[in-house]
Amino acid sequence: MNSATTEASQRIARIAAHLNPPNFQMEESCGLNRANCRAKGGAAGFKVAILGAAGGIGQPLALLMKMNPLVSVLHLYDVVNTPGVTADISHMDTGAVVRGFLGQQQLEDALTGMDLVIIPAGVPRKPGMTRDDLFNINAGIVKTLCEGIAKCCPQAIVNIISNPVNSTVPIAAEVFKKAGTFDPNRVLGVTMLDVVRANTFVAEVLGLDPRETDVPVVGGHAGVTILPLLSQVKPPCSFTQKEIDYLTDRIQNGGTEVVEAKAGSGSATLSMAYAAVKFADACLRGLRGDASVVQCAYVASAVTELPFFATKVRLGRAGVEEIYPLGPLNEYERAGLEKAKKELAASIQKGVSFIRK
Ligand SMILES: NC(=O)c1ccc[n+]([C@@H]2O[C@H](COP(=O)([O-])OP(=O)(O)OC[C@H]3O[C@@H](n4cnc5c(N)ncnc54)[C@H](O)[C@@H]3O)[C@@H](O)[C@H]2O)c1
Ligand SMILES: O=C(O)C[C@H](O)C(=O)O
Repeated sequence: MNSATTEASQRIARIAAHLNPPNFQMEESCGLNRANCRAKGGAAGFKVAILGAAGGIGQPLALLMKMNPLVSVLHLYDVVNTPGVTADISHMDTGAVVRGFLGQQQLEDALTGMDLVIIPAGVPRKPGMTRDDLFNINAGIVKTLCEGIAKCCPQAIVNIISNPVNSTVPIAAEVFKKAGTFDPNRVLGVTMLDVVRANTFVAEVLGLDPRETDVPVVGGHAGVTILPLLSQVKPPCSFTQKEIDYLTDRIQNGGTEVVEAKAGSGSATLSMAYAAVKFADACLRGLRGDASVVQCAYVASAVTELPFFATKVRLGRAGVEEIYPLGPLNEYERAGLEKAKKELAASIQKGVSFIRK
């Protein structure tokens, strides 16, 4: 083949790849392309996009969302490797139609028409780093992605996983305010992993079933801002002071425990994908109109004097439909709350200033 022919065939391959996204891509030799197939897609269900879908969280999250019966269309967007991830996941014989999108020029196509957008895009921690050390890179990534959401799917529910969540949620809110699309009920910071960890660790200490254990975790998603309310655990139970100290410390530092164990290769990905899907599923059940869908999330809130705070919220067709108060706190928790608020205030301000500067 001469170079002109090679270039022409590469051009045709590029066009074909665009017209036939990987979920429907077939070998030329079989003589069928997407247009020839009888499947029409469009089954009842929600349209979900994952931004950062080729990453450590993104891949298992995509796998689990492809298994979710509430999802009819799943868009996988990243700046690298989405063709491979999409081809792989699209072979699963579950209902959702999967489409891959690669690079900034395909962001708008990835977002158009979405009901729920989940954002795990961005760099993870290495040992010795705080989540705030990720701000310089991840703030810009979240800003760009949210500008795309404001333009292409301003009604979508947005689940923000990228760290530092305490600042990236205020960044998202400011981007949407600037675009005139901000709906505080639709922007949710994902703190579900703190709850998942709290349920696991408390169940372990007390000898309970983690699936039957419910630990509210409020505040934010970093160090002392992660505030487990052990006085409100269900089923009702009591702890020794030693157990309270151990559990509070382990829940607040669960992320660091994983970062150190992974020794430089990243942070929690598998438990995070599990937690992200648990939370996304709750958002979709809310959108469907299910009653009493309640989870903890970091949202615009008037529960404290801070503009953002994580508490239990009720999810519905409009996103966050009710924000629950903190409930009665004991002295230990009240002291923890003061520490959490101090650090949270600075992280929120940092996020807001990043957009307003
Ligand atoms: N909220 C939580 O509880 C929680 C838990 C774990 C990790 N995290 C955070 O999630 C983020 C991702 O973690 P990970 O382990 O998946 O990291 P990773 O590096 O494995 O994956 C990140 C992915 O984001 C992609 N990406 C980078 N810039 C992008 C852009 N502009 N647009 C789209 N995609 C882009 C990368 O290509 C990569 O595929 C980190 O910031 C991490 O700290 C949050
Ligand atoms: O700890 C991290 O950096 C990742 C995440 O926020 C976590 O809690 O696991």
